[in-house]
Formats: sequence, C-alpha cells, structure tokens
Amino acid sequence: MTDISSILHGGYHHPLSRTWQASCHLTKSMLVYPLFITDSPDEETPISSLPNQCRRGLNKLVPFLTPLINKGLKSVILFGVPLAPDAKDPTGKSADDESGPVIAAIKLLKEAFPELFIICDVCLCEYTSHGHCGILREDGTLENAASVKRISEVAVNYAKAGAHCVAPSDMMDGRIKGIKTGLIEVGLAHKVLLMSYAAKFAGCWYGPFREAAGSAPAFGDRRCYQLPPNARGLARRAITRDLAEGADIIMVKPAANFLDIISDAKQVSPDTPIAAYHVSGEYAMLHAAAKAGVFDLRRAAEEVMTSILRAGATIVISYFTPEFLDWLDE
Ligand SMILES: NCC(=O)CCC(=O)O
Ligand SMILES: [Zn+2]
Ligand SMILES: [Zn+2]
Repeated sequence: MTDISSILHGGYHHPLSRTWQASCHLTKSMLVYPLFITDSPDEETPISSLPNQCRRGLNKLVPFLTPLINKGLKSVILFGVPLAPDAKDPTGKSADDESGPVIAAIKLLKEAFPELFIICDVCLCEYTSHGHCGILREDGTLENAASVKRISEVAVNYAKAGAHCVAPSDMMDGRIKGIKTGLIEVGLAHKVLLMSYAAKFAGCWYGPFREAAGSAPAFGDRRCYQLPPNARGLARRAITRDLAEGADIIMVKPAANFLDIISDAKQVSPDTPIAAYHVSGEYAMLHAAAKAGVFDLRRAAEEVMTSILRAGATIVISYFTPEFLDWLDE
C-alpha cells in the first residue's frame, strides 16, 4: 500500500493548483525598470551588449515611457550618462548638476507621469574621470569620509529635485547614515525612501552596464569596496549595519547567483522590503543562451524571476520589465 504522506502529485496536477504552491506572485508593482539618460537630448542609442536597451536623451523619454506606463509600469530607476567631454572630473561634480540628465529627467518625468515612482541610483562612477565610485586619495585608494560627504550631497539634491527614492550604490562605509542625516536636515526624510544597495557584490556581472553608463574604472577594480562573492557573512553584517543607519529597503545585487543572500536579507530583517537587482550581465546571459538555442527566453526569464521571489525579494529591478508587463497581461 502507498504511504499516504508520500502522495504529492495531486497538489499540483492542475495548472491552478500549481500556482497555489507559490508563496509570492509577481505583480506589476514589484517591477522597477532601469533607464540610462544621456545629456544629449535627442539621443536614442542601442547598447550593443545589453539587448533591447538604449541610452536615451530627455526628448526621447516621454514617448518611450508612455506605452509602458499604459501597460502598468509603476517605477523606474535613473542612471545618468554624461557624454559631454568636460562632464567628468575627480569629484563627480556633474552628478547633481541642475541641468544635468538626472535632475532634468526627475523634473520631466514627474510632470509627465505624476504617478510614476522615481528612484535615483546615487553613485559617482558615471561622473568621475577615474571611474571609481568615490573620491580618491593621491595613491588611488578611496577616501571614505570625503566620498560619503559628496555622495550625501548628491542624494539630497536628487531628493530636492523630487526623487521619491534615493539608492546609493557606491558602497562607502557610513553612506546610509550620511544620506539619512542629510535628508533630515533638509526636511525630506519623511517622504523620501532610502534604498541601500547593502549587499552589492563585485564580479563579472556588470559588464554591459559599464558599456551603457560609460563607467568602467580607468584603473584597478571595485574589489576593495564591493563585497567579495564569497562573503555571505560580510553581506549579513552590511545589511544589519545599513538598517541600523536608517535604510528603508535592502537591495541585493546581482540577484540570480545570490539567492542565498536574498534569503539571508529576509531572515535578518523579515519586516523590511527586500529588493533584488537582476543585473546587466545576468540579463545579457539569458539573451545569449536563448539565442544559442539553450532555452526559450520567456520561460528562462520567468523561472529566474520565480527564483528571486521565492528567495524573498518583493521588489525586482529588471531589464525584462517591458516584457513582464506584457506577459502578466496574458
Ligand atoms: N549601480 C548599478 C550597477 O552597478 C550595475 C547594474 C547592472 O549591471 O545592471
Ligand atoms: Zn559606482
Ligand atoms: Zn585595497
């Protein structure tokens, strides 16, 4: 006789009963779409290593986003891509230029789409001549205090321009406290969300993004300030620290190869929303594999998304967002 407790198939024989096995289902509200915004207003340039994604100037944003918003897009994360020859300097002065791409885009998007939730990535690497995420000493190492001061200034200026959320990705020690304090000082801490890229790992997954944003470091790499991929314990410490410094949301990045870290983040703070960034290399890899006939792109993207949600994320930054908006309607 079959042991009663060994019979599981009945629970997922039917497509509907299969959906009931999930603890969390993707909705449009969970998706955040990354946008690369240049300082040349009419530009719309495909990024060769990042399929279907473009760098866009201000004049191209509203026409591009209108159909996505009509399909239910709720949130974007902005990355500035200054192309002007004099845009980069050692301190990243153009990051919060009043007429620069990020601040101009915040104002434009708020006006055009009042319901859209606008997140700003906060970092200096797109704006520094050396391409590192902070301010450097003479010997090329990061000067943490000066970097936090500058990064906090940039975050506060994005908040003043109207960003709903600032998301520092630089990984300097103490930046969450610096930004939160800055937001309190200007009276914006009650309405601007602080999302910490607390668990951001160094590695090979950011290549296409660096092409998109023109932010490859001119020398060295980011290993001394982003987490080593083996550092599960350090990630937990960074999450705990950033929560103590005032982070409202914890982000894990990359996503698909770091599901244990997403799950740890959920365990460290069950009451904090967890975001995962399915990064450029993860996205490009799925496209390349699908093109090579390894699998169907949609099925792969859906399975990866399911894994990210199963691990505990409820916010997912994804280059697949336009596709998911369609797929969720089917
Ligand atoms: N701060 C954003 C990144 O560092 C990279 C994201 C990606 O590779 O998509
Ligand atoms: Zn950076
Ligand atoms: Zn070092």
